[in-house]
Amino acid sequence: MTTRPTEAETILVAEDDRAIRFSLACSLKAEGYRVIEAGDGDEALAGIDRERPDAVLLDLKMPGRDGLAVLAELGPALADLPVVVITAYGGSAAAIEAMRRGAYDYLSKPFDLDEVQLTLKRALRQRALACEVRALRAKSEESNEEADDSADAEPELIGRSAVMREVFKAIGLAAATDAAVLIVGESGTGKELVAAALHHHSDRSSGPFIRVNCGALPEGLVESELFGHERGAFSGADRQKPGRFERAAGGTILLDEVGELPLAAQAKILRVLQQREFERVGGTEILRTDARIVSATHRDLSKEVAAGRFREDLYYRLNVARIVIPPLRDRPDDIPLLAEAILRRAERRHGWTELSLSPEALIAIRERPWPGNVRQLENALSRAAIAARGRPILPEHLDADEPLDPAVPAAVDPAGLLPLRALLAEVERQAIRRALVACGGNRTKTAERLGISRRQLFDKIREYDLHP
Ligand SMILES: Nc1ncnc2c1ncn2[C@@H]1O[C@H](COP(=O)(O)OP(=O)(O)OP(=O)(O)O)[C@@H](O)[C@H]1O
Repeated sequence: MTTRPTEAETILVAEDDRAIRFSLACSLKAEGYRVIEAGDGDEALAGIDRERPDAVLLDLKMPGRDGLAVLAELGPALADLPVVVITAYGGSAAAIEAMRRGAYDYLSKPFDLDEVQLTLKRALRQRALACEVRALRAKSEESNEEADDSADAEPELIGRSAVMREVFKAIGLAAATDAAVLIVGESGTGKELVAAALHHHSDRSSGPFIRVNCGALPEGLVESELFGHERGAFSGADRQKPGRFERAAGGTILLDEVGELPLAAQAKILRVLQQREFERVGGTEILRTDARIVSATHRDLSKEVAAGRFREDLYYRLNVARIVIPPLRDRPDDIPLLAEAILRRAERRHGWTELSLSPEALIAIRERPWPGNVRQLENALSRAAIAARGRPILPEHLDADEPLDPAVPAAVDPAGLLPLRALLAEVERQAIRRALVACGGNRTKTAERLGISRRQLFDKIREYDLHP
C-alpha cells in the first residue's frame, strides 16, 4: 500500500545526467512531491538555500563541486535535511565517506525508482521525528565537519548487497565517533579491511593504523608487544622498546583475534580502556594512550565469556559499537564484483592482461559456499588465472588444487545434465543479456520485448549482474 506525501513535500534532485534527473523528477512528481532540479553541486547548494527542500537526492559524482563537497558545505544543516546520496556502482569508499559526512542513506547506481521512493519516505519520516525531538529539546548542534582531501591508498571494500551496504553505513557512523568498535565475522570476511576503512574515514586518518594479531603472538611476548618493555625487563631485552599502543598514538589500534588474548593481557587492556593507562613490561612509569581501540574476532565472544575464557567487563568495553560482516555465502550478489576486483588486482600484480571469467565459471563461483570467504575466493581465482594461461577462466580451472565439489555444476551443459535451477538461470540470463543488447540498453523496450515488467527486469539485471 503506498501512502502519498501529505502537503507536497519538496525534494531537490541534484544529478548531472539529464536523463537520470528527468526520470527521477517524473517519478517523484507522480508520487505528489514538488521537485527542484539541480545539474551540479553549486546549483544544488543555491537550490537548497532558496527553496528549503524537505529532502535531497544527491549524486556524488558531478562536475565542479561534487556531492561530498556539497555535504561538507551543508555541515550542521544536515541534521535537519535528509540527504540520500547516489553513488557509482559497487564500491565503498564514497558511500562510507558520505555517511560519515552526515548523509542519511545512499543508493548505488543503477537504482530502481521504487527503492528511491522508499528510501525518501523513510528519510522524510525520520526528519519529522527529528524535528519533534528538537522542538522538545530546543537544542542547538555544532559542526565537527572537516573536509578531508586525502584521497589515497585506501583499500576499497567491495560489495553491493544489502547486508554489505549496512556494513558501509555502520563504518561511516562509527568513523564519526571515537568509541571502541568490535568487528565480528568469519575468517576471511574482511574484518581487517573494515578496520582499515574505519581508520581511514575517521578524524585519525593521518595517524598510524597499527594491527596486532593477538592470536599469533607467543604467550610470553603478548604484553611486551602490546605495551613495550624496558631494558633488562627479561633476558634478551637489551634495550627499551615501545609497544604497539605507543606506536598507535594519535591513530587506531586493531586488536585482531582479540578472543585469543590470555587473561593477564585482557586485564591490562581493560585498564587501557578504562583509564587510558599502561606501563611497559619491567617499567614503573605510567604511560597514557589516546589510540582508538578497534578489535576483531571470528569467535562468539559471549560464549567465550560464558566459558570463563574472556573477561565479561572487557567484552562490554570492546563491544560499544559492533559491526557484523556476514559470510560470503549469504551475499552471493557481491561475488561477481569481488571477482572482477580480484582479477584486476591480479593483472596489476602479475603484469597479466585481460583476465576474464567464462559465464560458466561465474555461475560456479556464485554457487559455491566459500567457507574461507573472500580470502578463499581470492586464492581460488589467482590459482585459476594461472591455470587458464591467459584464456577465460573455466570452472575446471577453479579446482586447480582443490577436490571437485560434486554439488557445483562444472559447466553449462546443453544436454541438460546441470542442476535444473542453474541451467534455467543461465538461459534466463543469456536471454536478458541478448535482449538488452538488441534494444541498445533501453530497459523499457527490453522489458516489453521480454514480456516482463520493468521492475522484474531491474531485479533480474541486479540478480545476474548485467549492468552495462
Ligand atoms: N569486501 C571486500 N572487498 C574487497 N576485498 C575484500 C573484501 N573482504 C575481504 N577482502 C579481501 O579478502 C582478504 C581477507 O580479508 P581480511 O584479512 O580483512 O579478512 P579477516 O576477516 O580479517 O580474516 P581473518 O579473520 O582470517 O584474519 C583480503 O585480501 C582482503 O583484501
